[in-house]
Amino acid sequence: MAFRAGFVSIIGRPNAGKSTLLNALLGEKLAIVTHKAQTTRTRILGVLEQPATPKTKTREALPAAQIVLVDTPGVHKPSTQLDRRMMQEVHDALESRDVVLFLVDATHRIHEPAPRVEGKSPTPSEDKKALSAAEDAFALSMLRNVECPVILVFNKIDLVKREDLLPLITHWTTKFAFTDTVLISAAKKDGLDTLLGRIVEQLPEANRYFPEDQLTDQPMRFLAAELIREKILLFTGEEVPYASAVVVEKWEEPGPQRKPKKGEEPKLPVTKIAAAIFVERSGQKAILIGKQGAMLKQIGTAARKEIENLLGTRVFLELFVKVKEDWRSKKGFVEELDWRRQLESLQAAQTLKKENEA
Ligand SMILES: Nc1nc2c(ncn2[C@@H]2O[C@H](COP(=O)(O)OP(=O)(O)OP(=O)(O)O)[C@@H](O)[C@H]2O)c(=O)[nH]1
Repeated sequence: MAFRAGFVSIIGRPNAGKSTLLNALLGEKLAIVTHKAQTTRTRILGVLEQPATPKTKTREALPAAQIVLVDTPGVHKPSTQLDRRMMQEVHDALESRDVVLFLVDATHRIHEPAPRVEGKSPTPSEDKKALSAAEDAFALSMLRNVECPVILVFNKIDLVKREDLLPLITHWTTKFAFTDTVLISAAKKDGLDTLLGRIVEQLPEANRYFPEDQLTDQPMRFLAAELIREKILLFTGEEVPYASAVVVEKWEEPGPQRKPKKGEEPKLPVTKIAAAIFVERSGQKAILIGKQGAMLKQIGTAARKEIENLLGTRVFLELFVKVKEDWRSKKGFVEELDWRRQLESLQAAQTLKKENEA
């Protein structure tokens, strides 16, 4: 059977579990995950090699495939430049795809907009329901121009009773002509084989897009920046997580290793990293630093451990907090934060340095 390959974008409302699904399918932590909505800010690409699968009672045999998964920011109505940038990332991820996974949180109740009664203003609960229905409709509207197969995926089924799923499935399948419906729990890794089978069924015959051993297109320094941001999201509250952005400013690979002396334990080499955390106000800076630097230390220690696991080296991590007033509303700054843009600037600086040295 001929090899298959293609790009598969995962889209859905914030907190549906898109990043959890990406990580679960890859068996690697590529995207950061938190309980806070709008954790993911950029497209994250993960390359999955799927072996051929034999015929089963319910499915034909499937060839081996390379599935290029693309995790995206949660679909929400934009109010800042950062939001607009995030939604642009979703639109980009929907362009020339082979398959789209539309992920729905199965714990969300269905809210059809209640009819308005003249002279009576809606209660807060009605308001909330109307907002939720509008957000579902907005997420669906993203599929308007999508021409490839779209698979409806209900996630978090570990949290709901099977009988509660039926009305949910009926509701969503009347809204759009989905190719398939799959029930999963990304957190419990339940239903993933079925999902992978359904994806491969839809993929075209094609050669690999990436070398077999490549996991992502995102260089380590940007994965490290995300791990720092994840700890900020986990350890701080209110506006701080949303008003924070992380930029790695210095990244020094380990130099040549000194040979251990006789009887000395060999030590892992050290990667030196310095990162800036941008916030919008001095009050947020104070919260991030904490009493006698305690908060920044907690963030740094937790992030360092994960970056060490990622790199397989020891890590010396320095964090600085900088205030950039209202950065989320500044188009230029938001664009500079994009890791693809940062990579271009780094490459340009390196080329210039080489030319100057020549
Ligand atoms: N119980 C349960 N929790 C899950 C499951 N999948 C994800 N979660 C949790 O849901 C929350 C959101 O998960 P994420 O993977 O960050 O969701 P996301 O869709 O990427 O979120 P955004 O970045 O806001 O778009 C986290 O607390 C996850 O642990 C699941 O299958 N079962």
